[in-house]
This record gives sequence, C-alpha cells and structure tokens, in this order.
Amino acid sequence: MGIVKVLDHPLIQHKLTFIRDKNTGSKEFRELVEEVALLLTYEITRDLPLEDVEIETPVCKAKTKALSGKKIGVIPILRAGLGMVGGILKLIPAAKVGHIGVYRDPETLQPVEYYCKTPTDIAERDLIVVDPMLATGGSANASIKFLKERGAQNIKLMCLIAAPEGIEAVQKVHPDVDIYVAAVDEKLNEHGYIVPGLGDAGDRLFGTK
Ligand SMILES: O=P(O)(O)OC[C@H]1O[C@H](OP(=O)(O)OP(=O)(O)O)[C@H](O)[C@@H]1O
Ligand SMILES: O=c1cc[nH]c(=O)[nH]1
Ligand SMILES: [Mg+2]
Repeated sequence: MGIVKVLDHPLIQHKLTFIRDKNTGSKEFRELVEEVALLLTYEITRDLPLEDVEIETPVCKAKTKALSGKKIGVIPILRAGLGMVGGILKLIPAAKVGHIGVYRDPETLQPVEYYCKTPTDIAERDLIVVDPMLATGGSANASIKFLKERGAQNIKLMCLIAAPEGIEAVQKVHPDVDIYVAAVDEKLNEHGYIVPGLGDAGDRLFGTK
C-alpha cells in the first residue's frame, strides 16, 4: 500500500488558512497555491538520488553532491493543477510537464477526460501528478490510469487538500501510488465538495464561476 503523508509544516498550515479564506482574491490565491506547491515539492523530493561530484570553490577543490539526474515529470490535472506547476518548477526546473484534462461532471461527479499530452518517455520518469483538490478521487484515479496505460511506472500524487473518501479511493485503485497532501479535511458535502475545503479551486484560481 502506498503511503499517505500529511505535510503539515507550520508555513504550509499558515498559507493554507489564507487559501481557504473566501475573502482571499484570485491574485493572492494563485500566489499562495504556488508557494504551498513549492513547499510540498521540498518534501516530496526528499528521496531524490545524489551523486558525488568534484568542483572547485574559490578556496580549494571540493568533493560534494549533486542530483544524479533522475528524470522527473510533473503532470497537472487541468485546470486547477496548473496553479501548482510554477512552484514545483522553481525547485525542479528540469522537470518535463505533461497535461491531463479531466473535469468532474457536476451532476454525476464522474471524471470526464478531454485532453492528454505527456512527455514521450514517461516510463523512465518519476511522475508527480498534481491537483489542489482530492475529493471523491475520481479525477485523480482517471488521470493515474491514463498515465499507467501510457507506460508510467512510478507515480506520486500531490494535493493541497484531500477528503478521506478521496484518499481511500486512490489507495484502493492505485495502491502503488504515494499520496502527499497539506491537509486531510473532514468530509465531502452532498455536492461532492470538500468540507471545510476551499471551494472550487479552478474557479478561484482563474476567476471563473
Ligand atoms: O476528486 P474529484 O471528486 O474528482 O474532484 C476533484 C477534482 O475537481 C476539481 O476539478 P474540476 O472538475 O472543478 O475541474 P477544473 O479544475 O477545470 O475546475 C479539482 O481540481 C479536481 O480535479
Ligand atoms: O471541494 C472541491 C471538490 C472538488 N473540486 C474542487 O475544486 N473543490
Ligand atoms: Mg473546478
């Protein structure tokens, strides 16, 4: 079974409070989502392999460490996942980005897939699927299935807020996927929204309704 890690660093919790606040406007919301994504990335990359390198400082030669070139792919689930990409790329600028378009039908809550463009070598990459919200888990499960059908071997899921139902759903269908979240909330409401959550992440990021 994949691990579930709640990354509740004080900075993350503080920023999440403002993200949740309905009085936070789109500009600040976008900035905060990007910042929290960056902080989550710091944790999710903790196991990246290093190699020994030799460099010369202004003082002397030194044996030190550098990333060993593990290939990474970042896969935002459109639209809301886009809000997290900038923060991740600040820390991992060499990552390739693939896009999966999935929206949740508001009536049935079932995922509807409409777009997919991923790097051709996803089988060789460590993939980080990103979406601020893990509600029923339908969108994440469909996206991960998509990636596996295209050869993906190693997938982590990174979200801001998850409902217990969403975590359970992903663990059931994709037990090999580790899940990283900033918070696990109480429940889903009758419309499938996370309670207390933050509302509709895509609408708040992009100013739609
Ligand atoms: O776990 P689920 O029940 O599938 O719900 C979560 C999904 O819902 C939201 O996307 P939405 O359908 O609002 O699309 P959008 O990002 O285009 O607004 C969110 O960004 C997730 O992708
Ligand atoms: O609370 C929720 C649930 C699904 N999608 C969102 O944007 N928010
Ligand atoms: Mg939305």
